[in-house]
Amino acid sequence: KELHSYTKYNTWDTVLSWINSIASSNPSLVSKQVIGNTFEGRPMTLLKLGKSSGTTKPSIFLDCGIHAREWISPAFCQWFVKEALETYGSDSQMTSLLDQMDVYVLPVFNIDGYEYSHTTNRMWRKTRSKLSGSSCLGTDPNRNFDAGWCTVGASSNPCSETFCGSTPESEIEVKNVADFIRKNKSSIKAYLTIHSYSQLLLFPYSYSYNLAADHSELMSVAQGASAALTSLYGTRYTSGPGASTIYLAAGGSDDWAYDLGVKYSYTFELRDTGYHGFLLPESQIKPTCEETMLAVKYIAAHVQKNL
Ligand SMILES: NCCCCC[C@@H](C[SeH])C(=O)O
Ligand SMILES: [Zn+2]
Ligand SMILES: [Zn+2]
Ligand SMILES: [Zn+2]
Repeated sequence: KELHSYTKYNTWDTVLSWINSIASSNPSLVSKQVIGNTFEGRPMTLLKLGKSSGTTKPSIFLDCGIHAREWISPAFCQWFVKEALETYGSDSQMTSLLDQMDVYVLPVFNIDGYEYSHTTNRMWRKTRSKLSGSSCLGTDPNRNFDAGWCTVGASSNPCSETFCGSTPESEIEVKNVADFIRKNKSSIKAYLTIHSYSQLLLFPYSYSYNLAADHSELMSVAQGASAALTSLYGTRYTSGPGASTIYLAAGGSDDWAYDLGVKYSYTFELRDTGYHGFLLPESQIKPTCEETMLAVKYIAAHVQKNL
């Protein structure tokens, strides 16, 4: 296996070894749990960051790698864990965050797809599930959640890149995550899902043009988070509801989490705006992750203030 690097796009085997070593070398701050397997049988391994306490703490759920080709996304989740562990005890905000809350990090959601994009097709997006009756493979996990499922901005054609699946949560990866969040919904206060590319900070809804009940608060937090991000290297972000800011898209994880009651639900579209697109060079991993840390910490601080 290759050596793990925070400034490289690590393969799944390397990420899994990293998960295991991170958890075993920081037992007081980190634990790991497998929330289920993927279609091809890989373990969906969730990291839980936070000072251990006997009781259930309020938490933030952060996932990366829903879409296979968006390699900067899993790179960010690994970076977040590094920063959290590195700065706990020295950075007052991170210390307070991990003392008061837990942060669940799912470094790679769509592991099968991520692996396939490393070995076979760099531009793969979906899962790798097989639907009987079609020669085409995979469902778009971000159209497979039970939120306006398959009504707009999704396709019922298995060969489409935005195939919504045979039913909501037909994808075992989606069901595993949805089950975990449902089970912990009373304590999960924020849901952050990381994608690329376009430099956007999106929030519900994408399944309709209707504004979320918490639209004004979600918007002002998004604007503050984007401004924090921009302050580092000048990277420009656009904030807004998914439907009007990017496109109508039903079945998304953010809309589903929001309607479940997770108020602070955001989708990040990281760098860039199309010059490299999904093929963001490894030289941009560090700056992208450092600026994104500022946005995530801004949101986390707002969540903490509103506990
Ligand atoms: N819930 C949909 C949020 C807006 C669309 C996000 C992008 C990320 Se590649 C998509 O799933 O098409
Ligand atoms: Zn995506
Ligand atoms: Zn995207
Ligand atoms: Zn840093």
